[in-house]
Amino acid sequence: MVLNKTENVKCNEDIERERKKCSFDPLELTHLLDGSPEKTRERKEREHYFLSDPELRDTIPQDYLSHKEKYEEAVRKACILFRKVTQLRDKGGDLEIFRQTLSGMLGSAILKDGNPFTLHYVMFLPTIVGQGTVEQQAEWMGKAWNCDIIGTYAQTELGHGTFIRGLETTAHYDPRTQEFILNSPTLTSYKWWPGGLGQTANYAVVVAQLHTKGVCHGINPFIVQLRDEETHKPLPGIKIGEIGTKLGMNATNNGYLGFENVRIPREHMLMKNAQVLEDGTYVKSPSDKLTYGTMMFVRVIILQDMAGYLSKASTIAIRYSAVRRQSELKPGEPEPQIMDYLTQQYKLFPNLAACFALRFNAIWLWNMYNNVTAELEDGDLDRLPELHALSCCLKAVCTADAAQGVEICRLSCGGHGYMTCSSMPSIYGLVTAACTYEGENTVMLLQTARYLMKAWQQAVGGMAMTPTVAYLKLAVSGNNNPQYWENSTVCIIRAYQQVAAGKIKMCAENMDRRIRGGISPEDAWNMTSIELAQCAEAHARAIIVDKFVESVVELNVSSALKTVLRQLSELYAVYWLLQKSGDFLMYSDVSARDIPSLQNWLEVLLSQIRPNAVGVVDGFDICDEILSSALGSYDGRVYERLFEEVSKSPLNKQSVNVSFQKYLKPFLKASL
Ligand SMILES: Cc1cc2nc3c(=O)[nH]c(=O)nc-3n(C[C@H](O)[C@H](O)[C@H](O)COP(=O)(O)OP(=O)(O)OC[C@H]3O[C@@H](n4cnc5c(N)ncnc54)[C@H](O)[C@@H]3O)c2cc1C
Repeated sequence: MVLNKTENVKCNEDIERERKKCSFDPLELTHLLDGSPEKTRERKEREHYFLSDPELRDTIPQDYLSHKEKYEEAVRKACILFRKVTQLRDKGGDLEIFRQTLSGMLGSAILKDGNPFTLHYVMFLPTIVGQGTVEQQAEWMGKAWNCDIIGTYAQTELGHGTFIRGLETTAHYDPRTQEFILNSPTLTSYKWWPGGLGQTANYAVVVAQLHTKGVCHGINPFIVQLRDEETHKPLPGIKIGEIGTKLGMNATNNGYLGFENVRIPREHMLMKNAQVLEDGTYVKSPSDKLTYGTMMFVRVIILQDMAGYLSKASTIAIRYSAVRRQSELKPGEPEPQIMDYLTQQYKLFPNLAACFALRFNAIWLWNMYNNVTAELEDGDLDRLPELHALSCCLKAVCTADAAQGVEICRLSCGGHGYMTCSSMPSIYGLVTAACTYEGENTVMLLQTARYLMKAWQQAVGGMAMTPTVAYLKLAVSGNNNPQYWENSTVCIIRAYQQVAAGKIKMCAENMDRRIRGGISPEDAWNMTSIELAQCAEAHARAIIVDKFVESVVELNVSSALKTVLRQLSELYAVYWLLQKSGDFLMYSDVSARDIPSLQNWLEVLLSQIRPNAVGVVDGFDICDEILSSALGSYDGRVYERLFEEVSKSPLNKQSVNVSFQKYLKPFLKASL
């Protein structure tokens, strides 16, 4: 049964006591997070449908498998998983099933170390939709949707990931045969990283430099068949393999790919934007930015995933901190639950708050993405740069905070957090990867900074500003003078905007000063880039805090739940203010004499959240099968589960290991 709450197992007494202390109904939170009681019911049914299938369970913990076995097991499970997904879809299920099983909590519970099919759904299919013509969609979507073919997205090369204009794979158009000829002219031009590329996919969207009529027109996407549809053997001219073990995600089958005179029909170039006509004439895309669509979509999904993974890590760490007792607060008194140490609360609760910050911002960005995409369909590109800038900085800040947050949660579990059966290492592996893929985080921040520099010039020029940078107008107009400070979210949001505006202004001035001093704009950019990345981070933090506070205010929930969520939103805002206090002292209404009262506010919030912490993570409603952690299960039977887990180690199957006779005994008896 998926719902552990109904299991007839006695819970740890401390965790039971925590549940009795809770001032709100965790079920109300669950319904809020799912969207409605009906949606909660649907989610639970889906979880039960997948997790109760014995075929999708691990017989041996994955960590005890070899790299090859892990992959083969992942493909086995992925095939069962997507057969089931297709059945649900055909019964009228919505796209949420795909999100849940691919990148969401359910997917990462079944395929803990990554899914070799993810790229097919997350990048291959969306790229065809986003960049294929109607005819191309008609040809490819059916096959891909029905899994007659499995695709991946091959952009990054050994030599270039970030700088996509520097990609070296070539696609030369031959008007005689109306084909493109693909080549990998150098070692560094080999594709490197695409998920599922190694042994899984038989097709790929390949990004290559397009040459026609002797001119290079830059990078374009092409659909390329990699393997025979029957034998799965690589097609002639395709050099393909897997890139080996990584920090995490070891079952995603990331691969390499090279081309030697591989011919593909002209129609395999995805031509919704740029086109090559039969005679080789190149027709330019109306906007370079149109190709950003798929990447922005994926970044929005990443935000949702980060919220999920951090919720998982927080659930494990908070339940464990309720069960674990250690040391003494007062001599002679019983050992306290480690959650009673303020330093432990300081590790746990800001991350608990961040789960909501990320989640509410993901919803907000998702709505904006849908609105802007609808405007794009009508040819209106006005808000695309703003969306692009937001998706970049939010992706960077949310993935970095989630990775740091998961690591803090792991550390908060002491030694047991280091065990793979805590699930913390695998969660960290999934989260930290997102700091690099879909745009390396520093590079993302610098892209937002470029937009912010333009926005600053617009604000200085008195032009109309889009909503998310409207705060710059205040900084320009001089209405940004110090005001009376009080510990309120109104003041805090204003202070975050003052910091962002102050940092943006400083970057613009430093750039300007350097350029006026005779330094080239490019060098001035590089010389200012530490501050530029920081101003983009400040902009993201101003947005995150604003949207978090605003979302909580607008919620239609009981006052008991609203109080807890308000405390969490305030904690998030105060925590990051104190983390960045130098910036706030420099640029905002906060003065040095306000810091002690802000610190006090933070401490009060920690103590207010303390009695509800277990209730909040219960409200996340992440079932034990998904948590997959000896430390975080609902019943709090931490020590029993740790012992159950060690019994699964193959080393414990024999009382004396063969290495004793082979090496250890001769070594011990050698009288060295
Ligand atoms: C788990 C995982 C899965 C992936 N899956 C795929 C996939 O399916 N398909 C695919 O095509 N790719 C994939 N990638 C590749 C990924 O997109 C790239 O690794 C990423 O874009 C970063 O590029 P890079 O590796 O070339 O890093 P680099 O760009 O070389 O970055 C190295 C360092 O240089 C810095 N740097 C680079 N450029 C600048 C700049 N302009 N200004 C300042 N600093 C700079 C960076 O900040 C970083 O610190 C995956 C990567 C990972 C880790």
